Amino acid sequence: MKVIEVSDLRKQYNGRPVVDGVSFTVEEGEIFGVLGPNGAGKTTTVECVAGLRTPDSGTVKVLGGLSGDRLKEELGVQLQRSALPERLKVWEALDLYASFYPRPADWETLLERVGLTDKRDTRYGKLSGGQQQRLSIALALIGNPRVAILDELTTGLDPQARRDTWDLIERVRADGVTIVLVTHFMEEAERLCDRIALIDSGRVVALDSPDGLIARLDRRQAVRFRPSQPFDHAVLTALPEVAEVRREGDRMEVTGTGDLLLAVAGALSAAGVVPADLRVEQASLDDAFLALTGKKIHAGDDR
Ligand SMILES: Nc1ncnc2c1ncn2[C@@H]1O[C@H](COP(=O)(O)OP(=O)(O)OP(=O)(O)O)[C@@H](O)[C@H]1O
Repeated sequence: MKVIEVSDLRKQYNGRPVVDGVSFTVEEGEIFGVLGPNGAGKTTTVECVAGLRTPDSGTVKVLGGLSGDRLKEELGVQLQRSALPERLKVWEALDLYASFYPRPADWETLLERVGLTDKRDTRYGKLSGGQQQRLSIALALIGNPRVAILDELTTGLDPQARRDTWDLIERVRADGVTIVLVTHFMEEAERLCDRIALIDSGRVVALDSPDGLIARLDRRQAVRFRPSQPFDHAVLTALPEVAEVRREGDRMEVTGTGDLLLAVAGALSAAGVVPADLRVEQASLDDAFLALTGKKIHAGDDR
């Protein structure tokens, strides 16, 4: 069942299109990623889906066309920069948000789930960044939504807190909540998402599973090594698995597809060459994004 249907969504600010004909559908129970660099139009897109911004044109249908209060009841939203009053205690925030919904989740259970039980009496301003983030996830889930939109879920978190949050999201999905995850962390998207819309300059440049996006590359893997002796590169370039052979100082880099490592190792062995410091690297979503747009998702920010 399609939970979200977005068709030809457009939004401009000051005459500049920031969402420029975006279409996608999200299936029930999936974790759907919206991945792209800063400023690509991800937040604008999902806030149009959540009914928080009005698109200039295009259609958005959530759960068959809910709107108003019914939409708010079924859709949980964690916004990118949602701050609560500093002095509000954790339990007070949950209690307050629960009162907005007709069938709220039990907030004590939710608190346990996000690992904040021992912080129930702590004021919002005294929580660490990671704890605030986890509280905002709990608040997005307090109405027992069928769909949750989580925007930049783990930005600013340390690696351990990020991994804990990923585990939490997987548990939420296991409970049957459909999740739309906005991120510019490709590792996060790769780990969590069933399908990903890659967004650049307000457009969907590709939409597929993480593996599907990577499989589009003709250089899916790289094998790097230091050859024990000089050899004729033709023994490698002749292999059907090999796309390119490059030399960087005393090291070689061979890129290609299929059973690249096996093919390269076999050919080297037949040529009497021993590969030292052998390493294999799989292509990532970053490589897929680069191949599709000519840009990197990251501009060296808080990764
Ligand atoms: N209310 C607004 N008024 C004017 N410009 C806006 C407004 N909201 C967003 N923009 C601009 O639209 C572009 C897309 O912003 P958006 O927040 O949707 O991108 P994003 O992909 O979510 O990036 P980020 O991760 O940095 O938030 C940006 O250039 C932003 O400055």
